[in-house]
Amino acid sequence: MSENKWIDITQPLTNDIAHWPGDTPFSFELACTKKETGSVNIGQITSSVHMGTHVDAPFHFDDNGTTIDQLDVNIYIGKAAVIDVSHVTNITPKLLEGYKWEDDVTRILLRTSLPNNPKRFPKELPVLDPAIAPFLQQKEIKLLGVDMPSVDAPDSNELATHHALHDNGIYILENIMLDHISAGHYELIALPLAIQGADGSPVRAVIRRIEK
Ligand SMILES: Nc1ccccc1C(=O)C[C@H](N)C(=O)O
Ligand SMILES: [Zn+2]
Ligand SMILES: [Zn+2]
Repeated sequence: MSENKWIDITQPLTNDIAHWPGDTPFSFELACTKKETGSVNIGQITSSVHMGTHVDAPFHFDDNGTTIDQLDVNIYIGKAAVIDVSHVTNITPKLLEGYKWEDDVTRILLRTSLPNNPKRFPKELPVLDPAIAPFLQQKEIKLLGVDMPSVDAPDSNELATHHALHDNGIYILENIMLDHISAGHYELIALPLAIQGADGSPVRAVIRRIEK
């Protein structure tokens, strides 16, 4: 019996990847070439930490919140269900209630109607009703992953869904790519870097199908 393969759901960090309007773009370049050093090529990066596929630390939207290096790695490794909500623009508790919820799933990844397009910042996002947070808490969900740059509207200042998720003990993974993924049960690995004091971190997110 062959094991299922790990599938990459990460946005590639290219120099033309979309960035949050007004935020620091991503750039990779060789600071020194092998020709210059005589031994090695050495790359350097500049970037917002909310770049491509990334996780938010609570400190991102709460001055008293935990920073990325303080978060338990176990949040970001384990069983995850991919749920297809691509037929709606408003994601509500009522909608989520219609799916089959299994006890051992503590992470969900939402495949929305927003097409994966890492090089373009979307004009409009599907709406995540903040009321999904208490619903997901009831289902013992600890991590919510979305295929959009934010769980709130880009022009939101109050960040109602970020705060509602946080208040219900649910961590946030943003900008995953799910267009090539079908709904079902998976294992997830999406580990942030241990950047001391940081409000977020890019991750390499991979999933592997679990046969039921
Ligand atoms: N870079 C920013 C600059 C200003 C305001 C928000 C951001 C964000 O990155 C929002 C983020 N992606 C989020 O939803 O957590
Ligand atoms: Zn973010
Ligand atoms: Zn966020």
